[in-house]
Parts: sequence; C-alpha cells; structure tokens
Amino acid sequence: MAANDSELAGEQQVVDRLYRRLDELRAQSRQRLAAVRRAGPSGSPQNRSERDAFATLYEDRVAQLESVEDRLAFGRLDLHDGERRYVGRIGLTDEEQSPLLTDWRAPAAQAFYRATAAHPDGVVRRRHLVTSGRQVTSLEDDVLDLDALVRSGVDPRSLAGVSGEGALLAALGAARTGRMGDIVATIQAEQDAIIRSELTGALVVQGGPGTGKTAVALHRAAYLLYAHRRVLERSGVLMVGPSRTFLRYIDQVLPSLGETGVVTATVADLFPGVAARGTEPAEVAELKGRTVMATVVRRAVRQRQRVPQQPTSVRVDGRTVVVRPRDVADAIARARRQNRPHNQARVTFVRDMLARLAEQYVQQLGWDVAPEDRAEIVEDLRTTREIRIALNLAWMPLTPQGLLTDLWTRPHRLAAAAPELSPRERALLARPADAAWTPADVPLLDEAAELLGEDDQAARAQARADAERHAAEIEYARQVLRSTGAGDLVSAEALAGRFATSGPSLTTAERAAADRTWTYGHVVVDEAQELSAMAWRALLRRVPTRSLTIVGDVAQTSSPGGTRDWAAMLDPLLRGSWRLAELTVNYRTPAVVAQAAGRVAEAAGLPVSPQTSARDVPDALTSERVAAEDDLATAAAAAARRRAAEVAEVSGAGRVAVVAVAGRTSAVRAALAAAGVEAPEGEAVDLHAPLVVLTPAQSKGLEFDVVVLVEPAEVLAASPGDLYVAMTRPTHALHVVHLRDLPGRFDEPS
Ligand SMILES: Nc1ncnc2c1ncn2[C@@H]1O[C@H](COP(=O)(O)OP(=O)(O)OP(=O)(O)O)[C@@H](O)[C@H]1O
Repeated sequence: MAANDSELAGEQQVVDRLYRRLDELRAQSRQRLAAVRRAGPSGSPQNRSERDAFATLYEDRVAQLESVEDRLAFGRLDLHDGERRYVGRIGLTDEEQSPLLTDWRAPAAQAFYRATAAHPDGVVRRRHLVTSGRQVTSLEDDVLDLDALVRSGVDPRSLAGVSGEGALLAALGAARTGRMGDIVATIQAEQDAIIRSELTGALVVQGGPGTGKTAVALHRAAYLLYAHRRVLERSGVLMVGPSRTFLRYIDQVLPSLGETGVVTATVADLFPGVAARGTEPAEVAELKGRTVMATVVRRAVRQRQRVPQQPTSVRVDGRTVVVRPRDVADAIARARRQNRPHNQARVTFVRDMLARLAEQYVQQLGWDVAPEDRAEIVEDLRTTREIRIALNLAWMPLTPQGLLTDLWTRPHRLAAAAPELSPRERALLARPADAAWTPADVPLLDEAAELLGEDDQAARAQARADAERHAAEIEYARQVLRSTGAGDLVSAEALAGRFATSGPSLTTAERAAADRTWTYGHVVVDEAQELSAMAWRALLRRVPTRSLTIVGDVAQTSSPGGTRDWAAMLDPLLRGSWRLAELTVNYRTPAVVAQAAGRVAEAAGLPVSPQTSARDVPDALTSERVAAEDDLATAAAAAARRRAAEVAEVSGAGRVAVVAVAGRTSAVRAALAAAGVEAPEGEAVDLHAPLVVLTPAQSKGLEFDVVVLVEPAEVLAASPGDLYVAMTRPTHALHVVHLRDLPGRFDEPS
C-alpha cells in the first residue's frame, strides 16, 4: 500500500468512528422523542406542557444531528505536543465524554483557520479531509513545521498534497445549485478574524463582490450563537437581507451549521401586520428614506395636538361646561412635559381636561361634592359625545398607518408637516388612499409607531403579566433541567420558550419576528449599502446595544437612498463608534471578469475596493455585437440556451442568468419562450431553475455559473452600481451581448 493510501485508510477509520457516534446520538434522541410521545396526552397540564417541551427539544436535536451529515469532519490539526485534533461541523464526545470532534467554532479549532508557517500557533500540520458522503476521498496537508513533523516520526513521503489550496479551489469551481452553501471547511484567515470578532459594538465589513461577505456574515451569526449562547438565545439574532429571493438563496446555510434560531427579514418585513408589497419610483423611495422625514413625522404627530380657535359649550345634565382654548393649551403643555408617546400622553391630557370640566360643573352645583360623586361626574363628562369630539379634535388618538395615510393623501397636512420639502417633492409623495404600502413606508411607520406609542394601557399591563409569567417559566425550566440532567442539551431560556402554558409554544425567533418592539441581542445586515437613513433608524431601534455586523460594498449601491460612504451614513447614527474590517480576495468571479468589472466601475467613479481573484478561468469573458436593436433579445436568448446546455453537460447541474434592465426582460423571456424555454423571472424566481431572467437589482447577492449580460451601456446609464453587480455574478463566464459601444475601459487588456 502506498504511504498515501495507508494515510487515507487511517482517516477513513477515524471518520467511520465519528459517523458511528453520530448515528448513536441520533438513535438516542429518536428513542427519547418516541418515549415522550408514547406517554400520550395524559397527566396534569403541567406534566403535559413539560412533555411537549421535551418533545420539541428532542425534535430539534434530531433535526440538528440530521443536518450535519454532509462533511461532518473536514479537518485535522497535529499539534506540537503530539495531540491530534479533528475539526468538524459540531462537537462530539464519546460515552466517557472524551472529545472526538471539535466544533469549528470552538477556540480549540481556531488554529485550523488561522495558523500559518510564520505563525504556526502550536500546529505542525493542518490536514484537510475531503469527503464524499461518508467516504474520505482525498487528503491535503499544510505543513507548518516540517522539522517538528519529521522529528515526531512522520515519513515526509506520506504527506498528502502540498498546500491547503486544493480544497478551496475545488469548492470554488463546483457548479452552483441555486442555494448558497456553507464554507466551514475552507474559511480563510482574513474571513475567520471577522467571524470571531467580539460580539460588542458595530463591525462594518467592506469588501468587493465575491469576497465572501454574505458567507462571513452567516458564519459569524452561527459563531456568535455558539460563543454567546446564553445571551443570544434569549434575545435572538436578526439577519437583514435585500430581498426575499436573497433570503431564500441563503436559507440553507444556518441550518447546515446547526443553527435554526435566526430571524431573517428584509427591511420591508420589520413592521408586523404590514405587508409592504407596493412599488414606487426610486425617486420617491429616496425621498422617504431621507433623515428629514424623521422631523416630518414628528411634526405631523405634534400637529395632531391642537388648541381650538373657539370655545365649545356643551350641556350636561342641565349645566353648561365650556372647552376653553386656554384650558386646552395648558393641558397640552402639561401632557407634553411628560415626554411620553402621543397616545400615552393623551391619557394625561384627557384626564386633565376632564378634571377642569368637572370643576366647572361642580362650581355650578353650588355645594360640596364627595370624591366618589366627582368621579361619577367625570365619567358622565367623558362619555358625553360633544366633549369626546372636542377633546379628540384637540388630541386625536392615532395609529401609525392613519398618520401616514393622512400625510400621503391630504396635501395640506403634508405641506404643514414638511415645509422643508419643495412643492415638487411633496407632490411626489402624494398617493391614493387605497395604495399598497411600499418598503420605503415601513421605516416611516416604525418612526410613527415610536412617537405614537400604544393606544391603550391594557397592552402594557399584558406585557407586564407576560414578563412575570416568562420569569416563572424560566425558573420552572431550571428546576426541570436540574431534575432531568438535560442541561447539556438546552438552556433554561430555550426550554421555557418551549413550554406551552398558554397558546402555541413559540421559539424566541418566532416571538421576536411577531413583535415590533422586540430588541435583538445582535443584528446582521447584508447588502447594507442599500439601506436609507430612515431604514437605519428603524433597524437601530431593534438593537439598543448597537451589537451589529454590517456587511456590504459601497461600490455596489443601486438604491438612490443608500450610501457610497460608510462614515457619511453611519457616523451620525452610531456617533462614530464602529470598527471597519475589509475583505480583499474575490472567491467567485474569474480574474479577467473581475478586472473588467473593476475597470468599468472605476471609470464610472465608483469607490471600488481593491481585490485579487482567487482563481482564473480560460475564456471567461466573451462579447458579441449585434447589428440591430431587435437582435439583442434573440441573441441573448440563444447565448443563454447554448451556455445552459454547456454547463449542464460539464457538471450535470449549474445555472445561467440573463441580466438586463427592467425594460428588456420581457423581450428576452419571449425570445426564450419562442425557442421552447420557460425562464422564470423577477422577485419570485425559482432559484433552482437552470436558466433565469433577472434585472441587475434582482441579481444582487446571488451567483450563477454563467451570466449573459444584455447591453451594459444601458445598465450603466440606469445605475453604475448595478452594472458592477451584474458583471460580478458569474463563477465561470460572463458573456456580453451588445449593440451600443461597450462602457469605458471594458475591454482594455487586463
Ligand atoms: N473561504 C471560502 N471557501 C469557499 N468558498 C468561499 C469562501 N469564501 C467565499 N466563498 C464563496 O464565494 C462566493 C461569494 O461569496 P459571497 O456571496 O459571500 O460574497 P459577497 O462578498 O457577499 O459577494 P457580493 O457582494 O458580490 O454579493 C460564494 O459562492 C461563497 O460560497
């Protein structure tokens, strides 16, 4: 047997042992689950809820153990002191609790990603195990200290491979499936430093296209949940992405890392109960995203606290009480001094006014009134229709939706609330009362909700009761964990979250997603350059600790309300308190394509981050000039079909996208349909389809084996950032179909 074969056989034995242990643990959890289920729905309510909680717990554990099947173990560290440490997707111990496999997120695994020959960190050899199913197919050694390795008796001829690059290049060259995969086996040192960066404070990760920002953001979420489980399990982690398609694209990654508790949302989803599906011109969205809109909403709220011009006299039980402008002005001033939200301060205002009116009433009686009689008088006044109307006119109870609808549909209200906007800008904001909410409305609704507060005290009493119940449940869960010894599987908070004492049992993630005022322990924002100032305000409310991971690329900005300069956007919001990390290697786009994209973006004046490409692919950039406008769609469709067939032949899978400005996508689809190909299009696009048609904005954050780009000059004219995005989506080839000249510096030699 060659030295290498015996190494392979040795590793196979280790991997077999690890899978055997995984199978045992799975069987154990399944048995426990079955036992709990067998117990059936009898016993006291508390017994039942305890059983339900354990059932869900074991279901979660089974699901977690199922999800780590692929590449369970992918690395080995040989340390100076002779210790061998296997690194994998989760931590495993044997029956005696001796470690078999180290979780990639544990401090003991860090050297697997960070150690270099210059800084070996106690490591003499790092080994990558490449597996297919449960079979070890190849090994790759990174020798960090050859002398130490030889001294320890290793035959240098038994070393597998020469560097750690093979595993990375194999991962990068693989055909795309339509869903993002995890990168645990090949995280690079600069990425690892970001993933393990401390929890506190705001970390901005700037990096060009394909540098792994999304991958790093997701692995960081998984890492933080592991390293700070106690804090984050209770408060939750929110991941914000640019579109629903994007969220579907990434939704397998965290479960494959054994984490299911992260809430994912777009900014448009942040206001529970409002489905912001409306669309509007980019110019209007930009306007709604400006910081000045915070002042406009604030003013609109204050303008609903009004002193009437005239007194209103009301007859109550034969006496007359007068709602006097002076009293209203006094009561408004006193209520405002409380600095509470509008609807809550209104309670003070109404109480104050009713006391004044009751005093007028009592004066007219001419005799002393006992306190309980006075309360009755106040109640009579409160329920008198004219008084109710007069007080509402002075201080209207409001909902966020009502306030905003009023601003958009009543020009005089908007004019009064927004003197800083020009008449043209105000006209842009006008819309019919029944128009759907748009994503840019959501931060404004949130701003309004914050200023208005809850309309009733009942909700607050309910919240207090909920908090008390939750505390009691946690205490009870602690007792249960102590008595069952299941503490290593779950924390008291997680178990308490599962107790179904009333209503359906909700996880932290589910509770958080349904509650506008929920504050998360950490928020991760991807494609963060697209967020407007108002969107940031809404988001920051959800993380008062300012523990944030903000990833993006200021050269890829397409939304006019977004930013091309992190400091300009974030300094005012975070008071300058954020740290910057950069990613510099493009793992997606072949070098020649990335360089062309970089040149074009620079020529268009974008702040392009310097980057190098991890790999090159021959003939990755091709272009084809058509003779007439009408030929663009047909040529693009033909190229897409040809490329899709090629990709399928090579890999048996793979994906191709045609990217064109919105005005052209229908023509491309029609040309494809004429050739018998149904290509899905737009927001709801099927991510697994072999051929799709997208606008540049819809392709944001995604990647494809081949991209057919239609008329780059047109994409550039609409948005330079969009062209940069579109050109950097392919992992193998970019094919350009054009009639107009290619944009400046497109085909300079690289
Ligand atoms: N260390 C790594 N090992 C293997 N693959 C990697 C690694 N880092 C990144 N990748 C792959 O590179 C591709 C690009 O990563 P990702 O989408 O996270 O980049 P991005 O910076 O968010 O890109 P963009 O800004 O263009 O959307 C993905 O397929 C990702 O899996």
